[in-house]
Amino acid sequence: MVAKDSIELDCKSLEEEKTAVDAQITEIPSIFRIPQGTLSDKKPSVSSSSLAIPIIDFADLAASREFVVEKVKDASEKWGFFQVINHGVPLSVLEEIKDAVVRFHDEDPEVKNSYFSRDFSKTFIYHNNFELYSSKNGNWRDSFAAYMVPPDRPNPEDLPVACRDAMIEYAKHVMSLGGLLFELLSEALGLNSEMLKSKGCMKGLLMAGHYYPPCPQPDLTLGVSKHSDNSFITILLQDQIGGLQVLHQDCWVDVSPIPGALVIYIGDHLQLMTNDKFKSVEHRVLANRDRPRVSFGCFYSSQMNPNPTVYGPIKELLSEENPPKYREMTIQEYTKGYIEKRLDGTSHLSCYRI
Ligand SMILES: O=C(O)CCC(=O)C(=O)O
Ligand SMILES: [Fe+2]
Repeated sequence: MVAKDSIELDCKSLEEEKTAVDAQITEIPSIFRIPQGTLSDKKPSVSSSSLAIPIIDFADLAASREFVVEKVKDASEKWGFFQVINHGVPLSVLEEIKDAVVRFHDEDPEVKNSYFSRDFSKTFIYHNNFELYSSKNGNWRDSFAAYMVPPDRPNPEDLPVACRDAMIEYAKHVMSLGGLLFELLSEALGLNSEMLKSKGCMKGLLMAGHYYPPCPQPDLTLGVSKHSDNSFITILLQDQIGGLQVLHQDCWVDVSPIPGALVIYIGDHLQLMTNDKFKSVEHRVLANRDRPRVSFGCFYSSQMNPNPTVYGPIKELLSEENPPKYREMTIQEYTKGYIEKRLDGTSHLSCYRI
């Protein structure tokens, strides 16, 4: 257990190191260095052009819902991930939330540091690495985060002016897209379309803005290390810089940015609820030397719900041939273990396997 004083001190020194990065240092501080061989631990990265990365066009819903549900099913089972286009979130709203991440990043350090925290129970927090004190190495990125749902949080006044309006507007659009996604995912499981929503999958929404500064030694660190998400699903917006990779058939696959598209990940909680029918996808982000990268993640997770709900494999999916593979858990319990375990490249789901 690290004493609070030394945490404060460490935060400060990390901040200073990051400031040094902004001041054009040529060598990254040791805290950000990944173990040798991490980048080459799998088969070489494959560009998306040689593999049919699932892209689902929601404009097809007008012609055939079954067609789209089938594509969602296939992608969720085989990849645990897909990209959606024509999803209904206006391009201007996507642009505005990315601009908001940059605006916050460009604020004076005093403004940003007034939000510095890793305590997700606070309304709005800013940090370098949420699991820094339990991790082997730091990730080359800065993030802010806020729970936008349940609807009584946050008090808009508590969000920084630089991103307040953009976050509120974006949350409205994401909640509407999330509703549609949970319906399609329920149907893809052969369940009533309201099933996942009725289980509380939309009770909590954590929104996080990520800024990945250019890195002088991108081969020695990662923007974010390999992990699967602590969520039911995640809706991710990335800019056009690239660097996101998903692990597929033991091979890192580049998720090349598509203008206007959103990336959807199946998270750990949905893998558990579907008894492994849907897979939570492991992913990471490479650092890059030349330009900053911005992404914005929306994580459906009911962590902030004051009444913890118990989750386990959905009964309707179980049978004699398909007995439960996981024991039940609450999201709060899962999240505590997920953070303690750190982003060490192993799945926290294995702790719940029967
Ligand atoms: O920045 C990205 O593209 C991915 C971010 C991510 O995986 C996460 O925050 O969980
Ligand atoms: Fe992630």
